[in-house]
Amino acid sequence: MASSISAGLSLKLGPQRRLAGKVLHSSSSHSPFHNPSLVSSYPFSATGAIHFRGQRAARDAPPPTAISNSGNDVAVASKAVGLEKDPRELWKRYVDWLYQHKELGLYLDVSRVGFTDEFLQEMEPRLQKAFKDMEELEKGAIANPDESRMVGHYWLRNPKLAPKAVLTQQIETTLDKISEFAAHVISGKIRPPLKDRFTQILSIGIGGSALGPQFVAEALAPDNPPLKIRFIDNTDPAGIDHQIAQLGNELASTLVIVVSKSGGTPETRNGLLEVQKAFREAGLEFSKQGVAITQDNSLLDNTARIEGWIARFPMFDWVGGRTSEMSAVGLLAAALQGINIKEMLAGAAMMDEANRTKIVKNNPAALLALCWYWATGGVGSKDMVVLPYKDSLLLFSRYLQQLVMESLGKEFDLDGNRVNQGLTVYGNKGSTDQHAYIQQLRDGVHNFFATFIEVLRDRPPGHDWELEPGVTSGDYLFGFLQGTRSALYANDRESITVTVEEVTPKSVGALVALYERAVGIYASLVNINAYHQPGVEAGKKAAIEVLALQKRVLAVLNEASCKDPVEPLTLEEIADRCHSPNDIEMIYKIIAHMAANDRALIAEGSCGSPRSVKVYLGECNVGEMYD
Ligand SMILES: O=P(O)(O)OC[C@H]1O[C@](O)(CO)[C@@H](O)[C@@H]1O
Repeated sequence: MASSISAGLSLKLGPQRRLAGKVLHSSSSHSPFHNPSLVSSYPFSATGAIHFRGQRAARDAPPPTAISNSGNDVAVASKAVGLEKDPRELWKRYVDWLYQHKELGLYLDVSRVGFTDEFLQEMEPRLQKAFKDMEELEKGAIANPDESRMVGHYWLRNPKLAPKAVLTQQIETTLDKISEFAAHVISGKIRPPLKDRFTQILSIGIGGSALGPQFVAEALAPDNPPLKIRFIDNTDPAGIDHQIAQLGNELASTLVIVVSKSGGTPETRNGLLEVQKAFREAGLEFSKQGVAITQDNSLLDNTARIEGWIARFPMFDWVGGRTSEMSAVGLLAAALQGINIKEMLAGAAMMDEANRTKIVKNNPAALLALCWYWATGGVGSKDMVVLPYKDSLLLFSRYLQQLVMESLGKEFDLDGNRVNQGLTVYGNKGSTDQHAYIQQLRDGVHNFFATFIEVLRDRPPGHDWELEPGVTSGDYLFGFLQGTRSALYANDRESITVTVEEVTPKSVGALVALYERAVGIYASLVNINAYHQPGVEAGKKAAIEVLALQKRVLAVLNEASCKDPVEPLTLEEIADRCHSPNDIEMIYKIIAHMAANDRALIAEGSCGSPRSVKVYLGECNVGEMYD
């Protein structure tokens, strides 16, 4: 280890940093910003967006108005300095900046991010504004202006913080109901009609209605939980069949939790319909095994109420899907698996409290947001690679992907400027990824910064053994983390390290809260609404149009197939009769998909040459409406 660290530290700055090093300060008279002819030869543009040579240039160069709004001038002034390489200085930086939350056993090391004092000074007022924004949000401001909604996930772990007594009461009542319900299910007091007790959970939901529970199950479920959990988080029929097949006879002892804030998400609805069909085929009564988590009065809520499902839990209007882990969405599944949800909430509450300080150095969420801003120039010019060195935290990067990207990936800022903001997140786990893509991180395209998640405790006490004199498996894992961090830094790749002592309900709650707040602060720094997701609607709308077109295609084919003799149609003819000549490619895809799926549709000709294809239905459905 020691040799790899010192070898790394002796390396020189890469060419990109040296180039960057020429840009001293945006206000300097020698700055290339004052000489338009020089602009293209430097890694920063005149507008302040970062240009990395030979890499993704300037993230579609947002217009100058947007840049000045998100203050990239600050990043420009500071990115010009290379990373510290002197071991003593680096140690000093490590010690000076190390954040520790004693009670949570959580540490944050930002020493391998090269922000400067000047950058900090320039960011200070904007961070103070972000703190104010968070304060307002916690007090119940309409922090999601587009949807006219309050943003209250912080109240979930500190109900007294809610701006109205009625909200406090709703949170507390729901929490009591979750604990009681889970206890009754585990004890068998609430049981399925044909079995002594529930043994399995099948959770149906997508996005924020799945990712938190999936992450927490992987991180915290005991080896032998009172109920094992499975997920249906897609409308892939084969995936759904697989989950149901895996349950086998245990379907009779499966508690099905359907999770959807809106109560109308198509993937979730389809999952429910598929599972209900499986119940019918097995002679089981779904309503006696179904639970809904959704907003009051949603389609799902009404269905569950009318059909008499065994329980319904609320999702509050003021909790977004991606920040719903501490609501019934995350807590019910966790409690049923025997995870201590009070500890999760306590960990999150403690982290929230730590993040309320206005002293940046003592505020871990602000430190994270600051590092993100520094590393990406405040325009998402670099990706965040999340590397937990602990198998049980495998899904953390996936969970963060939605939390960060759905929150920060926005076209417009709060003033209506087109900014195309975002921060790309991906990752898996260490050291596994060392044998997959770390090669590129170390030596290849420099378009990322890393976040290591370190867990100090390797195994529960009493189980460790030395597989070599003085060395355990956990020591290897530790060594790989430290080695990768050093090797990346030596090649000017910045990294953050979050350390927890153990993976416990408390530390997991704290991690969730840490990143929720970092996203909120960063959103404020770049002046965007982190709490809506207008972009997702475009894809949903387009999908609905495809399905509507499919129904028109079927209607046209049905009419032609009911003729005597049957009239096979070319793709052009179908498109014309659908009054959609411009959709011919989509019609071809619809037909290819249906033909591959036993849909009584006969396509003659070669799929590889679409013009040769003629189509008709194998049977005529007189009077079929297809709508
Ligand atoms: O809980 P719902 O309403 O089914 O939504 C699921 C997911 O879909 C999204 O709305 C995006 O489509 C996410 O924000 C959300 O977590």
